[in-house]
Amino acid sequence: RRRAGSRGGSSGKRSPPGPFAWPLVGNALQLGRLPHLAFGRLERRYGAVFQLRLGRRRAVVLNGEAVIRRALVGSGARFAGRPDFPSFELVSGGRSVAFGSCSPRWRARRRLAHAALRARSTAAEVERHVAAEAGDLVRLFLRRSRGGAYFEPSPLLVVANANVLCALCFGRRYGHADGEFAALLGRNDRFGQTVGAGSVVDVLPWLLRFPNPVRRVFRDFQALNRELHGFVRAKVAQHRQTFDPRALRDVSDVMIAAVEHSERPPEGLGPEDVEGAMTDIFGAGQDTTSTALSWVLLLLLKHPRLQRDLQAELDRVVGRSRLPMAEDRPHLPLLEAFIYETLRYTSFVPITIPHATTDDVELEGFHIPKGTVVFINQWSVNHDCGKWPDPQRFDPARFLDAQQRLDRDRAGSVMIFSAGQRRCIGDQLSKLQLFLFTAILLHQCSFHANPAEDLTMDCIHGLALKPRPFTVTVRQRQPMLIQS
Ligand code: HEM
Repeated sequence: RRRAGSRGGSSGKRSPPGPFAWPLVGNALQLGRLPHLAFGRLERRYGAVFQLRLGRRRAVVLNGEAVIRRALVGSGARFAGRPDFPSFELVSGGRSVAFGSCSPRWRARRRLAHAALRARSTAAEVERHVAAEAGDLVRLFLRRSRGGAYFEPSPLLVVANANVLCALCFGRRYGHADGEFAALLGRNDRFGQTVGAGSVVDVLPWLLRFPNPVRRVFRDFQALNRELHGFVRAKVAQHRQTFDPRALRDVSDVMIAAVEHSERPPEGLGPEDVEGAMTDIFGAGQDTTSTALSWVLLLLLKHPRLQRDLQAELDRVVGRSRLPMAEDRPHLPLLEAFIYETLRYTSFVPITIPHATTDDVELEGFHIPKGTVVFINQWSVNHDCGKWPDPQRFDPARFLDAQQRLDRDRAGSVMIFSAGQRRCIGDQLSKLQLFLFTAILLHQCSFHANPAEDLTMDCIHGLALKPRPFTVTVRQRQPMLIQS
């Protein structure tokens, strides 16, 4: 039954409409494993702005590009807070950029992280590291495909991508056979399950008082955050010991220099903020981009003709005597369109990290009090049929204009990195990484699906949606430029 926007108590201000909320749990158990789809159904019923109750907390869900941009870009910092959830405190030693609430210190930490990342992720540097990792991947892929065998590519993509981040952040990489590194990265899935919109532990904290599956996931979350932060702290400590202000080696050194060796350090920041921001960059950066790469591979398997078209474009523009480079990007519109369509179609971060209002605010005529949890439904932007004809169809050509050039406006209106003051700081880096990995892998290899498997778009849920495990066999393209 529809409940219209109600007048809130004595204030007479209009609250957003929303479904009936059950005592104790509110709507927390109604969102299911894929809350963006539940939000889509509720949007059709209640409109672009509606409210829920999660336990005792009030939450508002924002849908559609216009409303989301008005809130995140047009309302200053009022939608840029984070809820004071117990799990958020555990991330990056409590000094997280991504999970920290909006304060002058958080702002300084974000600026520090953004500037250090930009300084050390130039096209040349990213290209060097991706080329090395992609070379290793090609060799591994071909080895595992001997005799036409099928293997699971996603775990290898995770390590390759984490190594790019490790090289940029700490100046080193790990072998694919390094069990400890693989184990550290393998725990990523559980991170996303705790902080994603469908997670109930933060809104039903009494679930932590007795043994149950939610408590187990939460305790795992505690352990994995401690472990990741410990890994990064050890790396930063080594950097401090060998620090030379005249030769900054990587993102760690740039941050140490700015905070610990500067005459005018950013206000309020100390060594723990360097460790917190580094943990965030490493944590956020290695999980997301590798997920995107897994989707890229899955979609190449589902669309073999498109795979051949992409290879033909690469052969025409790059030729067969060298590997693709960052500067080829503007000349490969089909490849760019394919990547944007992958981001749009999968919308694999369908809802951002939860936001919170930092003040009372009016939006679309509704009153939203300070401290309200706000969910930003990016999926709704990317699957809006008013904006994308037939949004459930995978079609890279929607990003090409009549001259087969990339339509930059359309590409820019895919929403996967959020917007406004909380927009992802790794957007440029991850798009460049995605481009280079995809270009090099497709230039050197072709990818073939396992006929015994059904290639489904079903996913593992969490903050990021990941493809279910799938296998592939890889064949080399001639002439091979990567030595085996
Ligand atoms: C395809 C890859 C990626 C996607 C789809 C992605 C997406 C996102 C999203 C949706 C958010 C939340 C924004 C919000 O709450 O409104 C976010 C935040 C963030 N991302 Fe990314 N990200 C990616 C790669 C990266 C990389 C490579 C890095 C760093 C190297 C990074 C660092 C961060 C940080 C530090 C934040 C927190 C920003 C804040 O709260 O102020 N991300 N990202």
